[in-house]
Amino acid sequence: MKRHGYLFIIFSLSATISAFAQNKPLKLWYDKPGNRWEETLPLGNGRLGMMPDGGTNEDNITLNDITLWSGAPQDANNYEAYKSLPEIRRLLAEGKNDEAQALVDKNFICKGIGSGGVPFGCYQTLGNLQLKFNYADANAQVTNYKRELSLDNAVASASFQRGGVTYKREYFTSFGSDVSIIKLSADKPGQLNFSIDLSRPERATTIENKGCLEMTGQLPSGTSAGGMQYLAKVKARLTGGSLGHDGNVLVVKNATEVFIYLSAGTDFRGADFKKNVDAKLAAALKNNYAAEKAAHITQYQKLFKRVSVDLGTSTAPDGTTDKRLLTFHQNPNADKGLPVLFYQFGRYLSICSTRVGLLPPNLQGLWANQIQTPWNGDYHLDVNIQMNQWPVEVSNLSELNLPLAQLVKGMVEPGKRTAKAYYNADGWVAHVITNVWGFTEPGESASWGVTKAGSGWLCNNLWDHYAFSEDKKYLADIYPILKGSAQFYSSMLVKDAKTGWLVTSPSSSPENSFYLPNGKTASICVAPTIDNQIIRELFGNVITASKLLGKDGDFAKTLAAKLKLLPPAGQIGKDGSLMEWLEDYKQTDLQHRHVSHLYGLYPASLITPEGTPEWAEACKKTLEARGDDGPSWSIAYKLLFWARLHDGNRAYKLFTEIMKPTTRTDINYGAGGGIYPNLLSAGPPFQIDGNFGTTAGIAEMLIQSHAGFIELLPAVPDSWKASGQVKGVKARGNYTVNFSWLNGRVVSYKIISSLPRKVKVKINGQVKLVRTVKA
Ligand SMILES: C[C@@H]1O[C@@H](O)[C@@H](O)[C@H](O)[C@@H]1O
Repeated sequence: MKRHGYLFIIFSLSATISAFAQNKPLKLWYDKPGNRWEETLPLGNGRLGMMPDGGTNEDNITLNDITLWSGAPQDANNYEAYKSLPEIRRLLAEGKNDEAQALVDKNFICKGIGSGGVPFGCYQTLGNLQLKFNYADANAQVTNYKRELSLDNAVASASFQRGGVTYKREYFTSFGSDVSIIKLSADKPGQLNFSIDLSRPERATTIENKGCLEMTGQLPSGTSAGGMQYLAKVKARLTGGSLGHDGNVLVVKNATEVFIYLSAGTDFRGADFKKNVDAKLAAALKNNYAAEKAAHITQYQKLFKRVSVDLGTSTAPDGTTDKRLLTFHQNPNADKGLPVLFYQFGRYLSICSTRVGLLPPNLQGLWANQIQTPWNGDYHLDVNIQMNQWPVEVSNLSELNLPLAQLVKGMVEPGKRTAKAYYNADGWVAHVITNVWGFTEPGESASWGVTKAGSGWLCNNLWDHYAFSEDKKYLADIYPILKGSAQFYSSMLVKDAKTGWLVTSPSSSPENSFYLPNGKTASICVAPTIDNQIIRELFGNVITASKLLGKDGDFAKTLAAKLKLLPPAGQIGKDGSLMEWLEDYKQTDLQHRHVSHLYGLYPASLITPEGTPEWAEACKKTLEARGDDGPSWSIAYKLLFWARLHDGNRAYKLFTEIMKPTTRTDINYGAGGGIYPNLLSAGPPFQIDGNFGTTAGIAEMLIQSHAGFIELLPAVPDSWKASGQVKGVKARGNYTVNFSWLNGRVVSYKIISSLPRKVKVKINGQVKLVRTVKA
């Protein structure tokens, strides 16, 4: 086998490589300007954002800075709350969940208005840059219009002819000097005439100062402290022509090329923003445009070029991205390129919406065009922020998990106050929502606000970075966070009178409710399944970490003892599905968008087809009843579940569900989902977790490593079986994996690690020990 096998691999490898050589450039493109925000092109460099619509008469460009938040740190804890616990717990033990819920609504929520305004605050747009054009011949036709976003370079562009002149524009938020840059050019001299206006719906003063626009303002804080301050500066450099101004609007006349530089910043975390804004602008202006663009592309490609995916040959006609979405939905199997484009777009959005040392992507990544962003553009902790991070490890963008660890680190001290105030417990806790100010209190309503899985769930993301990187230094750094979270759950668990199990009380399964025997509905309960799964996983991880770090042996023993007394990770209900609650309550909404009790299947590995077949079957029952609709994030989560259940065709069906074109922007909790023409995902409205969840889902169909071995093609759909190749994806244990397949069978693979070692790999249904090759 050895000699023959070796030869077989080389042969198939070369054949496979030649089959995939012609990878096309990865881009979104359109043959008309964007007519609404959901058609603009998202650019970002992890801090700044820019979304041009590419209009020929007017180009409206939404501007963002990921740190721009209203609100301020606050203490909305009700320090009397824990005194209500005994009564709430008595009512729950007697099955009077509705009465307990009323008491929770009275005493066990946050003080003040919570997420309904400041000081909780909101992620806000930075403003709008508007370019208004004058043309010699006002009535000339625009022809050959093309607008595109290159995922290979993170550069957007637009070009068109008008009146015999070819106009071109390029836009990028530089990964080089951290400013946003726009280049405009005409192929005939002196044809560029336009004004440059920088504005914001509120709290903004724009002045023109020696050919530079300066916009400043301060956001509301809701406390006695002043709110966040910001500054944005716009400078233009011309080839030919002249630069003047009309009041606080810059005016370009008869130029051939114009380079617009936008530098912006806030005083987030006490930053010296004015100095930073000036320094970055000066540095960028020192470079010539080509050098700046080259530096930008080099920095960006360091992350983007780590992974390539090819899912076989497409038979679909080439077309603009918005038309491609339409045809894909009608005939998904023809266009093998769109799943690749959407996957790489997800990686692009990760790289553009977060940066080491700053903030993780919020509900809209960093792209927002309003003052009051839906759900405050915050960090929802009951799936949304976690989903935003799910693609980064497997898609070889591991460092982009570090901003989340930094945000969570900032929640520990406030979380300790909340743990004391509400549970008189040790450690730290957070509930359903947080912001950039370290909010950890329960939300303002019992129906959704007292879920306490949020902080434990975040610990799963933090642990995942260790599982993939095996970075011991990082583990030592996050250990106090995980230990503090385990201390909270360990000290607030109480013995359940009926079962003797250690349970969380009060709690709720995220945003879901059930019928009580008296026909009333309630959300408040004891030990919803997700709590039991998260605590079980967290205790296990803390015990492992304490061994690896040689710390807290006694505490680890305590956790090990409590682990034995926790409710099981799953229970099967009368209807054969997995129970969402400790009791087999009747659901109020069988198609509810949250499927929190399947946390054990994904992202955790408490439920697997191999290890817990009955529970896996029960999960299928639950998913069948839940259906395939919902906000994009919910459909993406179901795709991930079916991938973990190794049903590639079902996962692919959900992918086609996600890819349905939409233009809806109304806030909608139920059925909906869809993808906008710019490939951003819809709740509706725009919510980026659908993008990230689907990107993680596509990876999960191709490679898995959560069940103690690496598995190649665990959930490949028939549509992708013919042939394919993946390079540079990651597996837990810090392995990099390349592989290719033909007719659904892996024909070549390479497992790379820093030091050669042996690893268990499941290939074509067989688990074998594979020697890795050195990186
Ligand atoms: C941001 C919001 O977060 C939760 O409330 C979800 O249930 C909603 O669908 C939405 O995603």
